[in-house]
Amino acid sequence: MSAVRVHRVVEGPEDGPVVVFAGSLGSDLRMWEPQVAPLVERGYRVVRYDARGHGGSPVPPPPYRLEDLGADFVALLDDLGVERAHLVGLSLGGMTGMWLGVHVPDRIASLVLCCTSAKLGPPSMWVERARKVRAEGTASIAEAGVGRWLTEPYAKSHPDVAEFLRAMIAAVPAEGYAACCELIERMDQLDALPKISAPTLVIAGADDRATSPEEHARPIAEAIPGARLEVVANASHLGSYERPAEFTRLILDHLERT
Ligand SMILES: O=C(O)CC1=CCC(=O)O1
Repeated sequence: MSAVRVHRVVEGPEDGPVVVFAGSLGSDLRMWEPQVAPLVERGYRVVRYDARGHGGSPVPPPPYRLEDLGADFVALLDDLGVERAHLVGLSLGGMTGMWLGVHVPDRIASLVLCCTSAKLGPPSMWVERARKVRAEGTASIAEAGVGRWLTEPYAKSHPDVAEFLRAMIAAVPAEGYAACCELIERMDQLDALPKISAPTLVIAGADDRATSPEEHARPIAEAIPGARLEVVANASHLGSYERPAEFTRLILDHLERT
């Protein structure tokens, strides 16, 4: 495994239980802003970071593998002097969380897997998206990205949020985004999920067309021993941003049970 030093922001009491937030393809750590204050107020130490190839993190040359993203997470914990952390991951962040739950269980206190998938096809879609981003930049796919992240009624009634998220996607380095598309193209974690022993909550957005509850969240919850599934109404792929109160309540409830 070869790790990079990811860009991170750490908030909350030094002695609080550590919760690390791992974001979606095309995001940076600002996607978790709605979750910070409620968790800090409840005494958690909140760590947010940018995945490799995203935000302020390094953009190493491809290929990127899930084990590289996992190694970045472990290096982050090592850097912070943290032995075990709760991981809340959305989409690509959840894929990283599943990999860590299988391969590095000693470092994972619990998992919250939001709007994610263990196998997300078709591969041709990821090949084409990586090609487009390399040829035309991330701005060329930003509008479509926001269309997957937010429900249409929410985007229409919150044009400022839609524009903020469009600019977030457009700011991701093309090579970092494309390399993560190719990682997803190759990913198949379905058979490994029963090895996860961490207490796990799976949260889906009822209106998420990218990783739908029935096709993606339910198989994860059914494969991980003891996992629970919650489906949030009126939420698309970036459900934690669109429905922050509901997602944060579920996350806090899970943390307090474990
Ligand atoms: O942008 C998408 O298509 C949805 C998505 C897949 C992995 C991820 O992090 O976001």
